[in-house]
Amino acid sequence: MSLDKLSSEAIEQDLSGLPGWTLREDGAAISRSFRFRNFSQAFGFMAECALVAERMNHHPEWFNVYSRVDVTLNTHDAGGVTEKDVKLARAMNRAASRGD
Ligand SMILES: C[C@H](O)[C@H](O)[C@H]1CNC2=NC(N)=NC(=O)C2=N1
Repeated sequence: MSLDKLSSEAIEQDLSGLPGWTLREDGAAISRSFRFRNFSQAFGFMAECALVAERMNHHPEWFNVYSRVDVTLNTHDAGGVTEKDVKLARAMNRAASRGD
């Protein structure tokens, strides 16, 4: 997978298929805030995503308080958003919808 930074146009294109995700105003990351029914659901989501991230060797920056998980994704090695961020965001949306 290419580790090249995506153009903002390419990111916007990818975001159109990623409900809830937005491009940070500096254009260097994508983020989404997830809401769950309770802490157990939120933590279960994080546990599932942690295993995906480890398999991808691509890790989120995230914050959790109770039923909320705020996620920011970018590729440190590229200094911006790459296909790896889009792939992990897609996996996170799938994990979050599994709990619905
Ligand atoms: C050494 C290790 O493979 C690298 O630091 C990996 C780990 N996880 C990573 N996660 C993210 N989000 N960006 C990276 O560039 C990255 N690089």
